[in-house]
Amino acid sequence: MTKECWGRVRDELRTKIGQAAFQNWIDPLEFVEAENGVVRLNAPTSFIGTWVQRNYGDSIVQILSEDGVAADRIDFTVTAGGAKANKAAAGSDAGDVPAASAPKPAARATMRGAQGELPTSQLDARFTFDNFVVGKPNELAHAAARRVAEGGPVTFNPLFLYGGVGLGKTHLMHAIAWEVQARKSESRVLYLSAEQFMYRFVQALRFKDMHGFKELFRSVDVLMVDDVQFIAGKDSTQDEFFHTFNALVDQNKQIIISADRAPGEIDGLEERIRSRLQWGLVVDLHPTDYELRLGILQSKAEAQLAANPGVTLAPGVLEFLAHRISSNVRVLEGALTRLFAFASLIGREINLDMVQECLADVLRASERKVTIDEIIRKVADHYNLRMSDMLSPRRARAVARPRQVAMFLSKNLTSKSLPEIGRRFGGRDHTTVIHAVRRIEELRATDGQVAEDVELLRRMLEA
Ligand SMILES: Nc1ncnc2c1ncn2[C@@H]1O[C@H](COP(=O)(O)OP(=O)(O)OP(=O)(O)O)[C@@H](O)[C@H]1O
Repeated sequence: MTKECWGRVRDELRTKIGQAAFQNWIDPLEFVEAENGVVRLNAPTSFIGTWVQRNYGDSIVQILSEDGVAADRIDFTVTAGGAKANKAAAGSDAGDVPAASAPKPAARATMRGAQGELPTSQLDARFTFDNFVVGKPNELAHAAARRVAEGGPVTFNPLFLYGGVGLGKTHLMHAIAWEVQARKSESRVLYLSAEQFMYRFVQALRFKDMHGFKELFRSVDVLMVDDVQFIAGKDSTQDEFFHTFNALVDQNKQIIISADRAPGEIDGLEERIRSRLQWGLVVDLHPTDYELRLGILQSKAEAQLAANPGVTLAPGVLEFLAHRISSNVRVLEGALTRLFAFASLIGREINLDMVQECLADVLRASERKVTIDEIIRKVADHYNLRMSDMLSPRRARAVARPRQVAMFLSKNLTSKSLPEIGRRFGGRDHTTVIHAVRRIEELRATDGQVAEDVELLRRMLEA
């Protein structure tokens, strides 16, 4: 293997893992040599080496083997004085953000208040409470965020917000920061991603500035750490996070944490951290429902219409989008932005035809793929049955009817054939499935309870 070969690995990894992760982890590495199946790379810190090994080791080996290089393992040497490390250190004072070749903070970090020290990219100006649309799925999270932002005695610490991708966690955190600043400008509010927390910690170790690090993090009034699941499995960072957390709680300072799942579900998180995170108030942002999506679209469309006076929007478009794109709000926003850009370029009204033409890929991707297993599980839960009942030969009405409902939903919500559906329900014949589908169709017209059950289950499965 040669340096050129490492260059190709870098190029492939950049495409595969994205620019931000590439800059953080791969760019600081240097190729040293490859001998007898061992590829040796130099990393500026052992932490970075270990991290790359754990997270990208397999990808590196795979890319090399596709390139015809048999690599059994990757070894990391740590030479703080390596070319890249020197360049980085020369470009910065200890504790500062190093020059371009070293890892960069991937996301937003903002320190506001009297002695801001951190790299200050701004909070997103659009992420305010005014711009946050409240609906059933997020009303508790919103209320809790408001309460924290209003200041006053710290009643729940930490506030732990969790939910799936693009449901508004970051938006709410920024909104809190804006509001705290507006109410009390001298408050020191620090918002950063967990990845940045780790990055700063690694930098502090590297430049032997743990004192500065601790002082900085212990001097804030409000600390917000976004995407905390990132530190799962990163033992030293967790340890430092734990100490920071305790120090701030002891001083009665507010902490706000976000993650993509509940504390108890984050694998690789130490037990003591998990339990600390559950001390305060844990609230989740539920997946959006139709009404919330429509509300968000209306609010964003108003802003777009104001910014694009030449563009008009036909009735029914927002409703169609709210119905069809249920993945996350970011995708919804992206779709709207694309439509407005398209309409203003070609000077046409945004109508349903244009939506189909312009968003074909988004609409295809958001077609929800429900599986038969999911259907069986949901239906069993709904009727308080076990999964095994659904698949069993039992013909008692209490079991047979829910089974028919599940077969009906399988026929309507999946593309599976009748024989396949029959097989998945304990090896039944396709004629049984046809009978079940017909029976439920009839009952939906005559039995209000069945109609309601089917509709509720369909909505849950499609949500
Ligand atoms: N209720 C809402 N009202 C208005 N905009 C919203 C709402 N929820 C989400 N958004 C918008 O959706 C986009 C994604 O939200 P955000 O970045 O806060 O998601 P997230 O939950 O932090 O996602 P991730 O897990 O990817 O970090 C943002 O532009 C945000 O403004």
